[in-house]
Amino acid sequence: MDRIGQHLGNYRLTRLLGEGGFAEVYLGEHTLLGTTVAIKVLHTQVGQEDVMQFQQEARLLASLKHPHIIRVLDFGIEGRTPYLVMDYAHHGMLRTRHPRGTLLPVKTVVSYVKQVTEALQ
Ligand SMILES: Nc1ncnc2c1ncn2[C@@H]1O[C@H](COP(=O)(O)OP(=O)(O)OP(=O)(O)O)[C@@H](O)[C@H]1O
Repeated sequence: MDRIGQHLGNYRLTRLLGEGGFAEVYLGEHTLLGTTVAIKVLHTQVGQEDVMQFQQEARLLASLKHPHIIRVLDFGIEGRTPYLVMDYAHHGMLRTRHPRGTLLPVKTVVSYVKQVTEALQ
């Protein structure tokens, strides 16, 4: 579903960044502050009974603070559609930077793995 131009809370969706198995991710702009974020709009629809669970999971994600983890800044439910507001990753995804089959120097791989493991500690 194309949501470009729509508003979710204080954010206006300006461009589709990508789509995964569970959600569409849009570039968003805060209508008052002008800040740029990534907004993950989930495909799933939530009922009244799911709101608490979604809220708990969003709280857990928002509590993860590490330079190597994308921050969750906000979340909301528009109608029955849940969404998460996150930091926008300006440099894109590793998967686009290094398409499948690309051979990387061991030094680069070690550097990536180190950053991930630091975030998992
Ligand atoms: N914070 C972000 N900043 C910039 N682009 C993002 C961000 N999050 C997601 N994207 C883009 O949106 C796409 C879809 O992201 P999403 O997290 O929904 O799924 P995925 O990680 O690709 O796959 P899945 O969650 O289905 O395993 C990504 O591939 C990426 O291009």
